[in-house]
Amino acid sequence: MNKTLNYLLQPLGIQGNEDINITGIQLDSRKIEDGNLFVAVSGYESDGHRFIHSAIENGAAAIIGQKTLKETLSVPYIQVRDSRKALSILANYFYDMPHNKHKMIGITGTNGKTTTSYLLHHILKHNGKTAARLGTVEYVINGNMRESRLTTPDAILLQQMLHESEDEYVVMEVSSHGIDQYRVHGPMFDYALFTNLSHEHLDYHKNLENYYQTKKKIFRCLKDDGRGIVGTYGSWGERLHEELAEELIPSISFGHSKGVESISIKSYQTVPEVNVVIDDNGKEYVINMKIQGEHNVFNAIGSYICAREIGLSPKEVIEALEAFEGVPGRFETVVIPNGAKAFIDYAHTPAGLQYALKTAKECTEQYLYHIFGFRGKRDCTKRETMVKISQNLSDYVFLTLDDLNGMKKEQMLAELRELSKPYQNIVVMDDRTEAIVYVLSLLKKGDGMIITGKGSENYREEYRYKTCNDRETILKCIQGYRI
Ligand SMILES: CC(=O)N[C@H]1[C@@H](OP(=O)(O)OP(=O)(O)OC[C@H]2O[C@@H](n3ccc(=O)[nH]c3=O)[C@H](O)[C@@H]2O)O[C@H](CO)[C@@H](O)[C@@H]1O[C@H](C)C(=O)N[C@@H](C)C(=O)N[C@H](CCC(=O)O)C(=O)O
Ligand SMILES: Nc1ncnc2c1ncn2[C@@H]1O[C@H](COP(=O)(O)OP(=O)(O)OP(=O)(O)O)[C@@H](O)[C@H]1O
Repeated sequence: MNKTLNYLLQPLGIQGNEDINITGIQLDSRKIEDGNLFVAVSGYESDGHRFIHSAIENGAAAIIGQKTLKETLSVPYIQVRDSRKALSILANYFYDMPHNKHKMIGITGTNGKTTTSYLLHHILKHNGKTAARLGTVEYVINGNMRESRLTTPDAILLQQMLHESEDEYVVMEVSSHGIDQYRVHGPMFDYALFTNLSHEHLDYHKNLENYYQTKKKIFRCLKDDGRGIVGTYGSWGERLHEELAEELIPSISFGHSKGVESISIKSYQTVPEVNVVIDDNGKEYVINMKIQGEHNVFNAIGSYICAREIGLSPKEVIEALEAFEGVPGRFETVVIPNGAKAFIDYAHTPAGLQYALKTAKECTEQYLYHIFGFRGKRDCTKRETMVKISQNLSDYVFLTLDDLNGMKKEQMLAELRELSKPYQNIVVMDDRTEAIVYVLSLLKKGDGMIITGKGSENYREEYRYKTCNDRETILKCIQGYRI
């Protein structure tokens, strides 16, 4: 796929004087191939402008950057105000504005993006539609799975996948990092769905107001006839819905406690499975699902409303919701032979943890054991609150390691010990797999064990037992394998 440099510069309002053939766009000098356009970004770890020479050595035909260079390069250098924003526009143009050939659904919010995207993807597929799904767990394009490295891929990979996709619908998770870094940009979504907002990523956004304002920008990415779908079961959602109305951005709310929507929740039960009674424009329907938890009531109704907006009937949506088997690592249950239960969940925010533990408690007749840790080099301001929630809702807490992301193990363990100090029911165990095996040995009939933080993800640290993830550790232990 080739484009001329002049063609690509048009949407940036720049008139080039040399027409050069561009064979691809790259953010990373190490990936440059002959004839590529290198976009130099000033990043959080390093500065892409430092790699301009190596990009040229590797074959870059032109460079875009935002800094004034002192020297003259052997290839054209085009200076823009914001390289990331320019990249987004360039990638979109290079791949022929591929969002126009799909119905695009973007899902944002602190918690529930993955679950809602799986729900919607499933509803669409169940009703004979083709749909791509892009998010934290994986990217699925034309029915084929690809490894996901970022919840929202960078602008180049995103546009390339949208171009390759022959799917009628694209359901994608949109992270706040993705919005802030212009991985998504411009009118590209037919539907933008906001799940909720709570304490997370303050290492990046500094405060909740900035985080909120970033999330809100997804609604500027709606196509002309696009619309928003906003979860109003939290105060940030209520505010967002009001502000969108003031700004004349069409949006529908869901999950409001007062049931003011044309499709609203009348009542619900959260365990042993989610059962929801809804009112859809004056008609009552019951949805009996196979997943658990109050949070999934909201995820289900959000996806129900989006599917109804798309044009599916209540029956089509309900049948699909009732057949939904759940999301890997999101409140996954393993029944232990002695009648205890283990739950694996991806909760890594205070609000997510609250929902996950509440659900685990409701599913547990006797003692609830909670095993979790914290990611290194991520928002550490949420840790104390999460420990408080854990010791409040569980009977016994085992703090252990999660991904260190380069942080020193001893430093994390010291922090865990400090966090556990005020509480009697918290133990720190260095090794995640040992903590799981130990708690499994304590479980009696009616007890529950919930492990949070990693969900279905594979371990990134070396642990004593050579298993790949929390589920495998549990399964190997209860099946009596030597692990
Ligand atoms: C903090 C953050 O978001 N960083 C993202 C950012 O990287 P950066 O600005 O730090 O890049 P950098 O390392 O400083 O390098 C600057 C530039 O130099 C280039 N470079 C670097 C070295 C070299 O030899 N040659 C070269 O050209 C790099 O390719 C880059 O373009 O831009 C990169 C390109 O798009 C992203 O890959 C990278 O995501 C990192 C890997 C990351 O972990 N991000 C996480 C926090 C993230 O985005 N998470 C959200 C989900 C959050 C959630 O809801 O849980 C996500 O969407 O995944
Ligand atoms: N609607 C919700 N409200 C609050 N918590 C939720 C909600 N949905 C899911 N959770 C909790 O958050 C965890 C992560 O859910 P999910 O993966 O769907 O969210 P996410 O927004 O995609 O998170 P991430 O971007 O980090 O992958 C779940 O395991 C559950 O504990």
